Amino acid sequence: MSFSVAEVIVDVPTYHVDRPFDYEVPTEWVKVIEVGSRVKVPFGPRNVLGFVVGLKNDTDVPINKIKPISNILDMEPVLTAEMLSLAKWLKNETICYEIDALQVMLPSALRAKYEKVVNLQDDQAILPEQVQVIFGKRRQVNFKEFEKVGLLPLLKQLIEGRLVKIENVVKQQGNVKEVRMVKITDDIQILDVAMQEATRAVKQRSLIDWMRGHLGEVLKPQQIYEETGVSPAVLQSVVDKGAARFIQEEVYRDPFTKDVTRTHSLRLTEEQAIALKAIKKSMEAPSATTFLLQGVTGSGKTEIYLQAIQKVLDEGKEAIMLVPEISLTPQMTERFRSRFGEMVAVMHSGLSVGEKYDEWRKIQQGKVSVVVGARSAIFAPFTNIGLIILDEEHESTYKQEDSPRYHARDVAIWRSEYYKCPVILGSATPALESFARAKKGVYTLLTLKQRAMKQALPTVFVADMREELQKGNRSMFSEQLVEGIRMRLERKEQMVLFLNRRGYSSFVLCRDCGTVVQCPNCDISLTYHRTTEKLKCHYCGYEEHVPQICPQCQSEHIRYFGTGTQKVEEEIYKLFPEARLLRMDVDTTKHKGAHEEILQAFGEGQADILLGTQMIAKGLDFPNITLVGVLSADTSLHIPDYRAAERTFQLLTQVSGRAGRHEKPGEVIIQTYTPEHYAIELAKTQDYEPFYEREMFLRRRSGYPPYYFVALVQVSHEDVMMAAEYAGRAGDWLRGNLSNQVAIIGPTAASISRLQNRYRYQCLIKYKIEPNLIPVLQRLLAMYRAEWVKQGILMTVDLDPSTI
Ligand SMILES: Nc1ncnc2c1ncn2[C@@H]1O[C@H](COP(=O)(O)OP(=O)(O)OP(=O)(O)O)[C@@H](O)[C@H]1O
Ligand SMILES: [Zn+2]
Ligand SMILES: [Zn+2]
Repeated sequence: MSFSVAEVIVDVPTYHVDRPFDYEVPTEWVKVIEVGSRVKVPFGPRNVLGFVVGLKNDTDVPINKIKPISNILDMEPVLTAEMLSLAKWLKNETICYEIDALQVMLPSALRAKYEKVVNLQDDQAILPEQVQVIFGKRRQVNFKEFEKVGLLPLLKQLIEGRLVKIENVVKQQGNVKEVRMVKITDDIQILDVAMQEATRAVKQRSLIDWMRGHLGEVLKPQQIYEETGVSPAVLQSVVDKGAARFIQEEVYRDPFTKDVTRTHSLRLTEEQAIALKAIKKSMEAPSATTFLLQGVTGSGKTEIYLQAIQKVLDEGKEAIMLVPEISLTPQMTERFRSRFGEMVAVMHSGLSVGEKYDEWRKIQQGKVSVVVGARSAIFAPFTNIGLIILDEEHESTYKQEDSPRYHARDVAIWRSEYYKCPVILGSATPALESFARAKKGVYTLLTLKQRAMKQALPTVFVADMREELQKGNRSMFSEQLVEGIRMRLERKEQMVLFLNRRGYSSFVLCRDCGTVVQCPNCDISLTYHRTTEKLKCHYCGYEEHVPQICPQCQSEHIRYFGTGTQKVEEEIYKLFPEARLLRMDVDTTKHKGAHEEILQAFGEGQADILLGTQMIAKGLDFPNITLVGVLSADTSLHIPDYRAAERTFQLLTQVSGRAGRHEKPGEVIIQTYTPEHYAIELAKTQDYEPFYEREMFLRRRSGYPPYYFVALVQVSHEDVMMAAEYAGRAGDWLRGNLSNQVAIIGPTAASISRLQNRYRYQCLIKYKIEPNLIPVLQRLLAMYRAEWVKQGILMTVDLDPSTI
């Protein structure tokens, strides 16, 4: 069956109408075009990228209005039928443009990139000589060529004179890398003939002789030179005689930096076995069950994942394994690679565009059956999925903060329903929502109460830093922690010191008037960078030199404040000059592979102390760690967010779980100024359920998730009055159109009230059941896209905001 009309979703995500457009399929492509392929189509005055989402033979567009597709970018579709319907679901579920949903599923190499070109309009026109030189015999040149030689003013004149025209063309991306290989004949008689032809050429004869032992093999030329000692010229002569031939073979850029040793399934503990049995049963059914695997730190959740995946592979199916910010846990990838070897692809932000594209292609071409990756790997183009796993399912990085604002958990469950396969959500500290769903029976709860080798959970001490201060201890370490470190250094055991901070934020403060130096564009304090002696804004990139005097009161008593990891490092060396410390933060992990290097060095015992931020809280499994010190438990408690306590509890439990995972018992020291806070008290016993009960009680009382759903509408503008005004309009409109069961709070200023020079206001929608919500929000967005954008307003809608 061939079709003459294609329905195309175009890459124009500002257009107020979000629907496919009809295009004519030129006759020569009728047999080539497929649903799921990328095409180039004219849209208004330019060519844009589009996705074919349907093919048909008729259209409502008048015959003289319908435009033809300009080009087909893929001979084989890049999106499957499953992906296309997933995109439709995402569009509705997260209220995004369909094009955004389609693009997010592809590696960036396949997303639209545009290039500006200059087209000659009139062949006969007489052009200035410099311009003639640039064009030569061509009719189209890259805009950059004019830019490079500084001819933009001249170009402008040419455009005004209509001699040339500037256009945007879609750049085809995603280069496949190929190498030249040698394929040796598999016919011994051909070798015999070649041998006879080469009677007097000793080197050729020895090469042909060697080839007898490698019939039919495909080898790198380099390997042949090395093994036989012949030169490229000799190989060429042998190739000329027909004994072998050169071929181009597609290669994948290898993102792995080192080799691994093979591991095998461990004998499961009783608890592990019960959990695995339930999962296997659901695979056999098959059913789309979502399991919540709640297991204390070190209980062997990963071993369950590995063995469940093994079963998937045995059945010829595929598995997706998500981990948060995977580049930060190289230990994790290694565990999968050492079990499944070449069957594993990895996908994370640390890879280059080319590497990501190669990993994606390995999946698409069926070269691998397991993908271990961060959030976006949930869109891995497998077609026979048998299992999807989210490790550390409570992590906020599973939620994307840009359009499409999806949560990987929801996409996982959607795909599992499509393939009738189970999902495992694993965590020591599940998200409150997930545990509530498990209690209600929406998810199936599996519990591991004990560590895999029956080790005790570490003992936790809470050090009250207010008491320390009263005792006259002004340093950043409590007496207990100093003692703990001293002891470990003596015993040659290892330690993790955890600074509860994103990155290494230290700020500059005036001790006379209390001014903290702020970003001029954002409502946020600037971060001090010691190496460059500069202050930087982590939101907009603004930077300035550290001021010598206070910009407010001209006092000279202005200096950086706050405990960065660098500062901790210095203090440690003052106390323990003999200590060997490795620091892991944004600063020390800039170059590729730095995480691996640091962790490997630590694993090999090259240091006593691993000091770091959030990056070291998860996934580490080193036998010699017996002490974990949390330097500042409170920092994450005081973030204005209803999830602050939950996040703090999760973080403290995770990081504590790094201690005493093998033979040696572990100890944790948590330093805090608020030891009476329940998140800290309950982290001490590392018992999830009491925390869950307590937090649920508070959420119910204040009307937050999981008792209520929340949605956030955010409006920004450069002018504060405009931002407030339109946020008010949005609020009024919502009040007028949603039922009175819904609470609409605001407009209020957002918690970061100004970002990149735009003022931000928001309305919070709280509801239990509101069938009308999505259509109403869609109408609000349509209004915004058609009218408000013209006033410079930006509006976003998030149906599952991770911070409010
Ligand atoms: N059945 C088993 N027998 C022996 N050792 C095991 C078994 N299962 C797991 N282990 C070991 O116990 C340690 C902890 O297991 P694992 O890392 O899988 O736990 P986890 O629950 O994923 O931990 P976390 O959530 O703290 O990262 C690992 O060193 C692992 O090799
Ligand atoms: Zn001052
Ligand atoms: Zn800024």
